[in-house]
Amino acid sequence: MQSSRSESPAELARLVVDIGNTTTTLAIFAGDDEPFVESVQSTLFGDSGAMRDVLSKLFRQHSAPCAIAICSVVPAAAATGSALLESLFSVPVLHIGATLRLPFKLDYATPHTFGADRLALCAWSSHLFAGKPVIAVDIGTAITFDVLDAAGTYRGGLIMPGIDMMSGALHSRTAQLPQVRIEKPASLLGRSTEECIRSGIFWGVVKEIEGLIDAIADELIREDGASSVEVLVTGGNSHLIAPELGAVSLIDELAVLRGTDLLLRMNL
Ligand SMILES: Nc1ncnc2c1ncn2[C@@H]1O[C@H](COP(=O)(O)OP(=O)(O)O)[C@@H](O)[C@H]1O
Ligand SMILES: CC(C)(COP(=O)(O)O)[C@@H](O)C(=O)NCCC(=O)O
Ligand SMILES: [K+]
Repeated sequence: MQSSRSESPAELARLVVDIGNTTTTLAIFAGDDEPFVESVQSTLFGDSGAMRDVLSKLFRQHSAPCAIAICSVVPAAAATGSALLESLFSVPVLHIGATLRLPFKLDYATPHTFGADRLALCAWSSHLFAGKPVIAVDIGTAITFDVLDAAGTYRGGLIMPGIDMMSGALHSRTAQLPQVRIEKPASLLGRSTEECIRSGIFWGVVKEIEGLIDAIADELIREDGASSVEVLVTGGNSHLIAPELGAVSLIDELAVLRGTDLLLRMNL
C-alpha cells in the first residue's frame, strides 16, 4: 500500500473494528475527522465471504488502511476477521488487550479476562475526562459499568444483562411469555402482558442504571472527596435509555471505536 511521505501515522487511514456479541462496527479514521462507519451483525463477521463484500464497499471510497486494530469480545470472530484483514491489506492487526500501553491504570484482578470493549471505553473515557472521575456505561448485548477515578486509576465495574437478553430470557425461560420488542412504554404500569414486559424491562433498566450511577458517584464522592462525576453512555441501546437518566455528560455510540483508535495510535 503506497502512501505519501508527508503524512504522519495520525493522518493516514486507520481501520478500527469493534466486534461485540451482537454488532460488529467497522470504522475508518483519518486524522481527527469523524470516522466513516459501517455496522454488521457479528454473526456475519465470521463469514469471510460476506465480509469481503462489506470491506470492498467500505474501501471503494477510501484509501487502504495503514494500520488496523480489532477490539473484540468474540474470540472466534476476531480470529477469522484478523486473518481476513491481514490477507486483504498486508497490514498487521493490533488486538486490543490489557498488555497494551494504556492511558489509564488498569487495576483488575484478572486483566486477561477484562473485555476489550471495556478497555477501549476506559481508554477513551480517561482521555476525554482527564483529571475527573468518570462512570462509563455501555448499554449493549450486556450492560457494563466501568469507573475511573480522578487520578485515572480503574476502580472497578459491573456487568448485567442487556435489554434484548432480558426480553429473550423471559420468552425462552417461561411457558407463556411472548418475545417483546423493547421501546419506551406509554405508561409505567402495563395493562397487558406485552405492556407489562415492555415496561418491566424498559423502566427496570432505567432505574437500575440510574440507581447504580448514583451509588457509584456517592462512593467516589465519599471515598475520594470527588466534587462531581462525569457519566459517559454508549452502546446500541444508549439513545433509547440515556434520555431517561439524570445527569449524563455525553452519549456517544462510537466511544469504543474512538478508544480503540486511541489505543492503536498509542501502540503503533
Ligand atoms: N440498528 C439498530 N437499531 C436499533 N437497535 C439496535 C441496532 N443495533 C443494535 N441495537 C440494539 O443494541 C443492542 C446491541 O448493542 P450493541 O452495543 O450494538 O452491541 P454489542 O453488545 O454487540 O456491542 C441490541 O440488542 C439491540 O437492542
Ligand atoms: C461484558 C461483555 C460481554 C460486554 O460485551 P458486549 O455487550 O459489548 O457484547 C464483554 O465486555 C466481555 O466479554 N467481558 C469479559 C469479562 C470482563 O469484562 O471481565
Ligand atoms: K459494546
